[in-house]
Amino acid sequence: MGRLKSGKWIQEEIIPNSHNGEFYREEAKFRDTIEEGGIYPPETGRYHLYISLACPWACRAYIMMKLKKLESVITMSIVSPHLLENGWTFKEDFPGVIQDSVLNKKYLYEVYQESDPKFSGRVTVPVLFDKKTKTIVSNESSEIIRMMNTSFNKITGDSNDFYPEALRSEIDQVNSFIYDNINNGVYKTGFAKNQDAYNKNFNSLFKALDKIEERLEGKETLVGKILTEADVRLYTTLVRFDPVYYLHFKCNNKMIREYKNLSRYLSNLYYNVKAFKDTTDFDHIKEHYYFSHKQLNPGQIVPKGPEILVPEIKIEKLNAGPVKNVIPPQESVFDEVGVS
Ligand SMILES: N[C@@H](CCC(=O)N[C@@H](CS)C(=O)NCC(=O)O)C(=O)O
Repeated sequence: MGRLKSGKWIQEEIIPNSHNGEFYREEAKFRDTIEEGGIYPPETGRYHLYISLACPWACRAYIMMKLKKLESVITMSIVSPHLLENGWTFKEDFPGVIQDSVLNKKYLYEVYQESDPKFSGRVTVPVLFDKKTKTIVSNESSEIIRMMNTSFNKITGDSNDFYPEALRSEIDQVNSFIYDNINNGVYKTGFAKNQDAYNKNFNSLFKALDKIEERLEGKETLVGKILTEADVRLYTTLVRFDPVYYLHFKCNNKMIREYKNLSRYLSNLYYNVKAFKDTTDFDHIKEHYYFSHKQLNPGQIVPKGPEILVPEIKIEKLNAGPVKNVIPPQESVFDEVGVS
């Protein structure tokens, strides 16, 4: 692992950034927007998305790309799951890597250098890149998924809305609670450098999971009765929890499968909404975390289990039915987003 400092790649400690033993995530530095009339207007074939299939933040964007039918509009590269001394690379050392077809680089940090030769900061995925100006539009997943939700609607003709006006304040509240305690909470627990930092974040994580468990009683989605970006954001953490975070990040109070509602919710999204299952690659996920974080796992041994990655909860057992059935027909987005 490493970072760019004034445009130069510096190798550094594998678990970065802590205050009093507590991990903190650096703010993303590229924060532009694709919008009509802006410096980055919506156009077919102009933008490229760099992702890791292992990364929960990057996979938010990958899910949204599928939900919004953007695969023929935005091109994509997939990095190797191994995040080692050169950061993310396009090395074909694992099945599923997709080369950098835009700049032909070996390392993701070179994409950052291309955009800003003096860049200082972490080299993270996802990256939304503009081929025309050869600059990074955004490396902040929460903002990339918002752009995907609306900016290309005229091009694709797809107006499904995963951040509808009427639900925005509730979505924002849910997002912020889940980000701090769950999405980032698993990292703060796993990357804690002392017992106090670990205890504190472990407790907040499991308290938050209990709260969401309650919220999901009789519900298929987090906000309203439709699938929203809040579900996309929670899903990418939940699906990694049992195979990785429980063991690797010591988030071992309970597995997701031990929660009645969370496990039903996860199973429903994974098995019933194509965009979720199709963007979830457990080989990349397990390989990345266990092989890359040598400080947590010096032998780089990738555990074989769990045998069942996402327990399938039969639809007949659900209180409220599968996602697509709880949406009144006039509000349904699922037929159009290709859910089968
Ligand atoms: N705020 C960013 C966070 C992205 C992020 O931290 N990605 C991780 C992968 S899971 C990364 O690329 N880390 C590499 C590093 O920090 O060097 C977002 O949500 O887009």
